[in-house]
Amino acid sequence: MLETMRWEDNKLVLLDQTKLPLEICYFSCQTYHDVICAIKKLVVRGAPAIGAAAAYGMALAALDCCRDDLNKCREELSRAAEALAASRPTAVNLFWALDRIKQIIRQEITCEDLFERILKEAHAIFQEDILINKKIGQFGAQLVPPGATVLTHCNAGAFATGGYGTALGVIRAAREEGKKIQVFADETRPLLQGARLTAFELMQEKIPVTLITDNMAGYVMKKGLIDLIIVGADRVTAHGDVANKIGTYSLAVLAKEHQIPFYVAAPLSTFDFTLCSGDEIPIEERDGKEVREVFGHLTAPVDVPVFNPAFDVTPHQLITAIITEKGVIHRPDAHAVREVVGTEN
Ligand SMILES: CSC[C@H]1O[C@H](OP(=O)(O)O)[C@H](O)[C@@H]1O
Repeated sequence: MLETMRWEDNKLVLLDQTKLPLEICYFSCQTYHDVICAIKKLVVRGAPAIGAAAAYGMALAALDCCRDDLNKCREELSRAAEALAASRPTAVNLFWALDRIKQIIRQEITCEDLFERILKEAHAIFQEDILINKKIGQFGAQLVPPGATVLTHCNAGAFATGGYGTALGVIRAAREEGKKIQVFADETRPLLQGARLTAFELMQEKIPVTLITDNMAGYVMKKGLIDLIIVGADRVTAHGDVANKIGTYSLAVLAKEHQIPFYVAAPLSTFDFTLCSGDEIPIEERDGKEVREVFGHLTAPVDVPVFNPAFDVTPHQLITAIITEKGVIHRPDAHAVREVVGTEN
């Protein structure tokens, strides 16, 4: 599997996900400004991957500013953290990762050591994520019957994380247990993460995948082709409401109508215990060009008004279970979340 990112020669090298699946190329970040640009353009995307990239962005900022005056360095790092935090509003992993780096900066430390300590923490965030995804996979695989057909949305796979994936990690783990699983993948308009990334990722590993357009999801459920749905998350509240790629809520409503289990796979780093209701989650609205065009090809009137929310919120009442690295939160609500994951992340 292609690496989502790697630290090389004091640069952050990102797999350029805007070019997949047609081109495999890399975007080299030499400054934290480069990382901000990469996050905004979805060169790197997916809640855990965004968090890891931002942590490495702070390492680049420290490399650039940590000379001698610790206070000056801390001021510059504070500006870098603020700018990185403003790159995308919904995925809470971005802020969780930056908070971990800020804890390093607050410690009694010399300017010389700051860069090394921040880089070490960024590596830890990246490598921990892969291990966490494998734990999520192990818990989630128990919910996947042999021979099941799983519908997924967007890309919550290796490309969205440090590796292995959350929703796709459950599928990988089930197959590693010998279960014959096949996947239906929503293309996921407007940026087609399902068509471009999930289909590509699964075919690379010869995991049977069928691509459908988003508006086919109800039809395949009604035809009885789908046994369960597994999606990722960008933010989970203390009550278990989930923000995820736009179209996820529609799938949850359809799943309820067709009595199909609806699962969310998410690490604790995607939980935001400061929020109870999903209505409080900031939903990113992106440029209308993403809807008017398909990768530069105009498919609508150039001046047609567009509404382009990148995420929606699925209330916990529509979620069968949330799969985490600490266990499965069945019938999620405030109590069930506390029982399994506590109230801190
Ligand atoms: C494992 S998090 C993946 C999550 O992130 C995606 O959004 P985007 O591609 O805009 O970063 C989508 O919501 C996925 O479920």
